[in-house]
Amino acid sequence: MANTHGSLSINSENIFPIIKKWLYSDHDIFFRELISNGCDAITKLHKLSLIGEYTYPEGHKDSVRVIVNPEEKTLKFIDTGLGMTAEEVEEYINQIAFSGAADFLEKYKDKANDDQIIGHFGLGFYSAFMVADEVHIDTLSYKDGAQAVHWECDGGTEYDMSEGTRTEIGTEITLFLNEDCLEFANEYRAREVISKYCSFMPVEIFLEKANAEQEYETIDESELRDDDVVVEHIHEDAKTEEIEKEDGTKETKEVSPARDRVKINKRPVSLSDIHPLWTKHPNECSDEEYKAFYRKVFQDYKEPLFWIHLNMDYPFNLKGILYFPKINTEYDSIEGTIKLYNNQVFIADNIKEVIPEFLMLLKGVIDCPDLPLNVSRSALQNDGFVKKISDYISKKVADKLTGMCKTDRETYEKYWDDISPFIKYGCLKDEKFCDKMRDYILFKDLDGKYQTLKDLVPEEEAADVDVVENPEETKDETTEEKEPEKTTIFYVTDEVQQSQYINLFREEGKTAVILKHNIDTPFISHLEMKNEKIKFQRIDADLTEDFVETTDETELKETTDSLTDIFRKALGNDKLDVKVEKMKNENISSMITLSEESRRMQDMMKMYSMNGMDMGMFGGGETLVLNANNKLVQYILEHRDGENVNLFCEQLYDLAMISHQPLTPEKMTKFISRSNEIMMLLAK
Ligand SMILES: Nc1ncnc2c1ncn2[C@@H]1O[C@H](COP(=O)(O)OP(=O)(O)OP(=O)(O)O)[C@@H](O)[C@H]1O
Repeated sequence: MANTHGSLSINSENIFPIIKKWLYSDHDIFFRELISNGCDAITKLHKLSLIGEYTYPEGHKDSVRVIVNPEEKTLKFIDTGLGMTAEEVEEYINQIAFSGAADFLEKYKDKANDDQIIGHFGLGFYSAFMVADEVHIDTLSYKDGAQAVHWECDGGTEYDMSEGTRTEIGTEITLFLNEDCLEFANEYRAREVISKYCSFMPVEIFLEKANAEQEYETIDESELRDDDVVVEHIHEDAKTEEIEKEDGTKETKEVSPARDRVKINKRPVSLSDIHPLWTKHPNECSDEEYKAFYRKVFQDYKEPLFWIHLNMDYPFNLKGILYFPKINTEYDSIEGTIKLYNNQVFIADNIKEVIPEFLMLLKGVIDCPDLPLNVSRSALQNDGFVKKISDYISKKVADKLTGMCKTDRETYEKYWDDISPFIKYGCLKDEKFCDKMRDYILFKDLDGKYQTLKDLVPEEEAADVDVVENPEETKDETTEEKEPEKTTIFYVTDEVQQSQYINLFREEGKTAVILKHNIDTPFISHLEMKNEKIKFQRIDADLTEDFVETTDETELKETTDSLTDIFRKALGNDKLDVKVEKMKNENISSMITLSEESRRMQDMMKMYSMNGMDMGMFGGGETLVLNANNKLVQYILEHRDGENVNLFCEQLYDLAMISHQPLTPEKMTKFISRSNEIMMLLAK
């Protein structure tokens, strides 16, 4: 082959500064590009051998080797792929998809600061110039009679090509690192980057350090493999020990048998797992494998709750495993990681354009070969195909959850408390997901029993509790004007604080559901919005008819007026709302109710005012309910000018308040000192 010297045909003075500056936001990505080129070349040779175009020599083993040489400041990538002929180097390397380069320049010339560009235009090989001043290629094609080629380029627009010396089929790329990038010749740094991008590439990847001292290991003869390099065979005699018996005599006992061992060159360990779990069929994977994979990939030693293995060929090719992590407390921030791969080549974490937002709370891997590997995020955003993938993943997750609820309700219930924040968040973020999950949302009641919406609203058959997609359209003429009758679902947010109300409920044989997570407030509002016939009400929002005797309106009017007057005076609050009821349970003296609407408004305000806004202005709206059947209340009414009436009033009010919400520090201090005062009175 004649030596050639030529110019890289790029329609620009010099593309390399551009590559260096803009092409990739992460400099270390050249590892991925060069290793995946090697993997591609190996896969191509495989295909050729399958169709009989090539026969592997005996003992052939596929690999990509990465050799770091900190002394010489070089990095080598050596693959056993199909190699290139001089013509191919000319075509694929010298003419680097030049239209691509030109396009690239055109498109990004004004975006010097756009570090969002993660893609490129068939320029993967040239990413080497992000870190190297000079790059060499030594390659030998699999083709009969092919000559080895040596190519070198120092990052200008010129290259040299000559006959090479390589004798094995495959390609060796040598990077002469520039001074700023010497870190990549460090073995540990290289290992870190390769693990990041190449942990699951479909070919074994070995990292070596040039001129490193040979390391050895000793194994049993029976474990010896054909590709081991034997240093020496070692026969170990049986080991014996002399022990003294009870009668004082001595006995020789064998402690380890004779063995044949072999000292071999330390076996290289691949940095890539070429058959990651997601590529297997779900039926072939054990729970232990799923857990081990989770630990390895996410370095999370808490066990995941459960996982969903996605495995589909249609309408797109997509595989992956999504794990629901265990959250320790409701205050733990939930932040997941979804790693995206293209044919086992890592693309990036958490690409929100591809992964439905709510699934970002999970941890998982998604491998989608149909996804463009090298495109910018902004391009992904407008890609209808990408949106479809996202919808599909979300649908699959809903299918898996609903399937589990139908066929393995016990397990579903077991996980419900932990996974419900994810699901509720999903319902808030994704309408379709919400519609699919609607009948599979569980509500735990006071007895720990799990119920669905359908169970809670029994008269309402499926059709009645149907989601109102568009209320305008679905209304028929007869119901047009009428507000639909609503079924109230009572709920508890704090079992300890609301225990007085819970007891009342229990006495009447009624139950309520427990909704104590932060997400529940927006979630129930969302359900009410989607479903005209249900209404959620915290159990202290109002006293339902079940707990009070029916009275006619005028009967309690006088009592109410007097008690209102007494309490307003005693508490020094002339705006206090007082309501008098004859409660069935005469032991209850006073309660506080706060309408559902006012409380939700206050909750919302609290959420928004976390950062220092004064909450005082949002308080209020509570009603003090006094029980006309209670002896103490009757006493107050009869002895309104009595000595300790003020004390009683204040104490009753605080007691009612405590079961409604925590007292402020000042009120708590007063409450305690007043309690002491009352006890002193009793002691007198
Ligand atoms: N190690 C290699 N062995 C054989 N051929 C290679 C090797 N590296 C690169 N090539 C050839 O050079 C071409 C250009 O490589 P480059 O990395 O620049 O882009 P690409 O691999 O085609 O695209 P992309 O990296 O975007 O997938 C490849 O398509 C391939 O034909």
